[in-house]
Amino acid sequence: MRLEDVWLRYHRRGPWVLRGIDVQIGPGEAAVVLGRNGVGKSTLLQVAAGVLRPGRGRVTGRPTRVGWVPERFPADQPFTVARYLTGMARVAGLRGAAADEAVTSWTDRLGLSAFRSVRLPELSKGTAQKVGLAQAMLRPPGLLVLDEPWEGLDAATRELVPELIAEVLAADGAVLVSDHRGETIRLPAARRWLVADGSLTEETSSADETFAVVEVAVPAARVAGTVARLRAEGHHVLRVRADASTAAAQARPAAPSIRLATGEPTPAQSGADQGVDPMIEPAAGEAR
Ligand SMILES: Nc1ncnc2c1ncn2[C@@H]1O[C@H](COP(=O)(O)OP(=O)(O)OP(=O)(O)O)[C@@H](O)[C@H]1O
Repeated sequence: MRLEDVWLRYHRRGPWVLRGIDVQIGPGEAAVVLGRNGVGKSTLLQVAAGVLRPGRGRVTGRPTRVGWVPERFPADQPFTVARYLTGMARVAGLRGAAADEAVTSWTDRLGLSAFRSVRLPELSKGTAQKVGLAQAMLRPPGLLVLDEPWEGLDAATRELVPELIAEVLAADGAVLVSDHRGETIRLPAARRWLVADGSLTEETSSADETFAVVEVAVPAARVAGTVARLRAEGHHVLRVRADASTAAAQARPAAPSIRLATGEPTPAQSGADQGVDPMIEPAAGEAR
């Protein structure tokens, strides 16, 4: 599939959000779309999925079956989980027993069986997100588009996301994922597309590239925002710790220090391997 000189703006005289994007992705490939808040990651994914039409340029070679998981599942629909998913299975071209089988299999796999008779508006955000994931997977997609898939999911389902992606890739599907949480670390083989100023650049890394670890001290109140920004720019934040030495030197309360690696970390650098959870939730009210 190829995006050819794609431009998009939301209003006739509004600013262009995407400006001449040219990129392609093939069967069995995954790309993670990175970038700061509001740069146009969701817009790009929606163009790729066929949800938005570009104002200029075109998308060619889009696979017939596209699974699209929006950032927020639209739960304000008057259906039960089972009715909704059965309807979506029909939209995906499944009929009768095949539709029922797909719904049963995905509700089981995503832990939704107990919610089959619950209406969508009554679901918690995390459960609704799982329904969003299920509807995209009912029929193996040739293109799976996941907009911030780790957002709002419980830990068990977050673990499942790379597994689902791997299955789509193994069946020669392509996968696009936006990510501001730095979960890309879970998709080490994915390409990395950085969106900024309406343009897209692909990060390249070679096997013999070396990496540096940079330690940065920031005021405690700015930790979450800084971590989010660093991750959005494609850096790997390895850990956050209170920095006693900085505090002692400056005779004020401990300043948290952020340790980050530029580029793709080696396994030993990853926070997970050090028993450190590299995920930090933004503080309430703080920009992601
Ligand atoms: N439906 C819309 N109507 C008008 N402007 C929109 C609409 N959707 C997005 N925008 C604007 O387009 C720009 C890109 O938004 P988009 O949601 O694609 O960014 P993003 O990188 O995905 O951001 P985030 O990380 O916050 O999800 C932003 O300035 C946003 O305000």
